[in-house]
Amino acid sequence: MALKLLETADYTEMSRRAADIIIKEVKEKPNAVLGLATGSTVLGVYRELAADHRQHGTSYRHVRTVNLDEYVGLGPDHPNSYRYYMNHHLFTHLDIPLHETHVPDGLAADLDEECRRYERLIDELGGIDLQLLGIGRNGHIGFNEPGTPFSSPTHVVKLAPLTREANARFFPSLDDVPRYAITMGIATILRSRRIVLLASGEEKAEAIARLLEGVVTPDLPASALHLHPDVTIIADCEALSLIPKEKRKGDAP
Ligand SMILES: N[C@@H]1[C@@H](O)[C@H](O)[C@@H](COP(=O)(O)O)O[C@@H]1O
Repeated sequence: MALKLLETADYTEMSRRAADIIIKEVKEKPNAVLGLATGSTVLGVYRELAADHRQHGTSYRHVRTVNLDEYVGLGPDHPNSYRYYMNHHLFTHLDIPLHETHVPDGLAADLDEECRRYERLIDELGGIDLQLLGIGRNGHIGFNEPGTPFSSPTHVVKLAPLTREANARFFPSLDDVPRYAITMGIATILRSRRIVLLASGEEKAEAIARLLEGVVTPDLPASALHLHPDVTIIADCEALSLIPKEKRKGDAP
């Protein structure tokens, strides 16, 4: 049940290791269902996937993708929407048909129905083969904030002040950061067959240290990953800076 921990020298190596895992998955299963994340951490992975596609021709023609989350109120043309981010940073650089890429619809008139539709969609696709995750400074995964029950399906969430502040750097001002989002729930994430969580930089060190302590609690949403049989954490030195060196190799508790 242990989480597998892979320490990398820096952000670049972290991104390459994660991209290698995804590329291998797509080669072994050309119609794989990839669960994707947004944020700064995963940008390097997407650059690596785009470069590999250009240079080596790895094909995504039969791949399907589902994204973790989307801001409520932002549509595909809004430069801060996660749909826009995914098109811009990844999908337009691959040969994946856009209609096989899925992001929750932040403009849906009935948000609860949109959440149910998203759950059905993931089931109809046959479930997620490989889910990529970042981690919030408060330990959130997707937009599952502290206190979210581990049994939660895709749902609408009110964003924590810390999350809005952390993401404000992408917006003109803090006031422009949406207050709500749709996110896959923790139960949705845990149904993925395999999970890869990335962490880079000192601002993630505390969340990673708490995660590796091994206490499973809704106060730290990422700790739900201890309940999953196949999780790899790829973290750079800075993100592991609060973990004693001798504990950094191999399996986490
Ligand atoms: N909803 C996203 C998460 O999916 C992401 O993993 C996390 C970390 O973001 P970053 O990689 O920019 O630090 O925060 C955001 O709020």
